[in-house]
Amino acid sequence: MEYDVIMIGSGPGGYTGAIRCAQLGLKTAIIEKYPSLGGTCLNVGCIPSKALLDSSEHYYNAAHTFAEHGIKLEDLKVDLPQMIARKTNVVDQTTKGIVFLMKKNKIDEIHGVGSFVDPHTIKITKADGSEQTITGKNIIIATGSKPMSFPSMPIDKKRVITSTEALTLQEVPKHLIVIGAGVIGAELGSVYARLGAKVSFVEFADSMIPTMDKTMGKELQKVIKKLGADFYFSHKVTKVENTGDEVVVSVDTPKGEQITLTGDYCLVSVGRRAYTDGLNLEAAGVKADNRGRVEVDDYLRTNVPHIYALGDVIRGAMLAHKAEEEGTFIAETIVGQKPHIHYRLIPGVVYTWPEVAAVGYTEEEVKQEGIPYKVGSFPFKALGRARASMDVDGLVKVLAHKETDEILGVHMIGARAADMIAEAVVAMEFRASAEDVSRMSHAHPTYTEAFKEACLAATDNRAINM
Ligand SMILES: Cc1cc2nc3c(=O)[nH]c(=O)nc-3n(C[C@H](O)[C@H](O)[C@H](O)COP(=O)(O)OP(=O)(O)OC[C@H]3O[C@@H](n4cnc5c(N)ncnc54)[C@H](O)[C@@H]3O)c2cc1C
Ligand SMILES: NC(=O)c1ccc[n+]([C@@H]2O[C@H](COP(=O)([O-])OP(=O)(O)OC[C@H]3O[C@@H](n4cnc5c(N)ncnc54)[C@H](O)[C@@H]3O)[C@@H](O)[C@H]2O)c1
Repeated sequence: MEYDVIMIGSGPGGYTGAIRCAQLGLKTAIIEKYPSLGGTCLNVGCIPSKALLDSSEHYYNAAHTFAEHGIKLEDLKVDLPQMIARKTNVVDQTTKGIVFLMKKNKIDEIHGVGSFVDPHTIKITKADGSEQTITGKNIIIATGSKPMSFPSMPIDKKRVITSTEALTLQEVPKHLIVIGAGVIGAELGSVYARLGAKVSFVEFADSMIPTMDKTMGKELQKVIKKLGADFYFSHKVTKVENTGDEVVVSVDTPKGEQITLTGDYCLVSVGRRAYTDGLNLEAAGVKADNRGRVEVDDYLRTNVPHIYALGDVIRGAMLAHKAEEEGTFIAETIVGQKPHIHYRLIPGVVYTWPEVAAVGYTEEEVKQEGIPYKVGSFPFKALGRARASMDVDGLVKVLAHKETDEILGVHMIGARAADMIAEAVVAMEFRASAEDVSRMSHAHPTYTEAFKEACLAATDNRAINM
């Protein structure tokens, strides 16, 4: 069978790209090695982690804030197997939705491991060992990523686990040691901290979420500390050992001393790596870089012009919505359109509570690039809406160009920041100034007023409610 497009991988990049190809009239097949569609994001990433984040937040509020709201509960308990079962249901419904979308768009769904035979031919090896071969005028590599680890921290999936196992634990850990306080560490560490686990973060860098604006890491640490967590920043893990019922983690301190931490589970969340295992890229002559990522040009084309790649398997942020934009971009490029992705304006969100969300330059980046800038900040505790709901932690920080007032970056930590960041993305896509946002009416009382107030503060220090 010959297709216009063969998509290898059905994550957010793969399924979105396949749908856009079909919408544009291209005969499309999608290959997925697992029985369910949706990739990392729907099966073991974005969706299940958000389901557990929400459940654990409900429990935390029931235990810690309901009484102040005037709601009394007795015999409050965590039923983790039920929490996990609900998460699994959410995943099932969501992945079945993708099957429906494939059918609706007349995309052929083929399950099995796809590998190149030559630059136009893909062999699919199915679970029963049978093989099928198809050819494509265009092929898109959308094979995503897998958790990374180091030899000093061997994953056994029982006590030394990755995010995938952390989404299916059947007991709340007594002491969870999290290696890496990046996005996964912060999100899944906070799930179990809210459910009552002692959580210790061991992080190589000097703060949480170290690639985001430094203010965000500091604020996030304050709120996670309230959950009883410990932090070991600038510490280096030298050994992780499963001793049966426990895990012993050996760590070098910044002073060069050796300490050990003992817990019942250790979550290794030190990043993810591009996944091309089994693809047989050599048969197509497709080049990968020294980090194993498929190399692409500005049109997301590999060195073989009819083979494209997207999402976690190429350079750039490992985010579902980045992969989705790239899927659409490739489909439109194939039919001769001229799409565009503004990479600097892809927002990043950490779904702790409060949430952290950002778009554009960090303060560290504007400093480093020598861009003249000014800052306006506004704390949530000064917001009526936040006091009404008792969500007073956090702030909005706006960076604007010192001379032109154009918004350069927006960084938020606070309730509903994940949704609020969309306003900042729109403003920045239209190259708004801080003054522009300051003059737009924001409904009262809402959390979005914090963005307006931070813009007022950045314009010329004229925030009203501070
Ligand atoms: C715990 C966790 C939480 C996350 N939360 C978020 C979030 O809230 N927001 C966000 O934006 N991002 C989040 N991410 C990141 C997000 O999941 C990824 O950025 C996104 O899934 C990348 O999409 P993709 O299409 O590139 O690849 P993937 O989603 O990884 O999909 C690739 C697919 O290709 C398949 N595949 C691989 N090789 C082959 C082959 N040879 N043949 C056939 N099929 C193959 C794989 O089985 C997989 O299904 C999270 C990740 C994790 C781990
Ligand atoms: N909400 C979201 O959008 C979301 C959620 C989860 C995952 N993701 C994506 O998945 C990817 C992987 O997430 P992640 O949290 O594993 O990666 P990450 O890059 O966010 O964080 C990894 C952390 O581990 C630290 N680290 C690395 N090696 C270490 C070592 N030897 N000892 C101690 N610390 C070490 C790093 O300094 C970093 O802070 C990220 O790129 C992220 O974009 C996104």
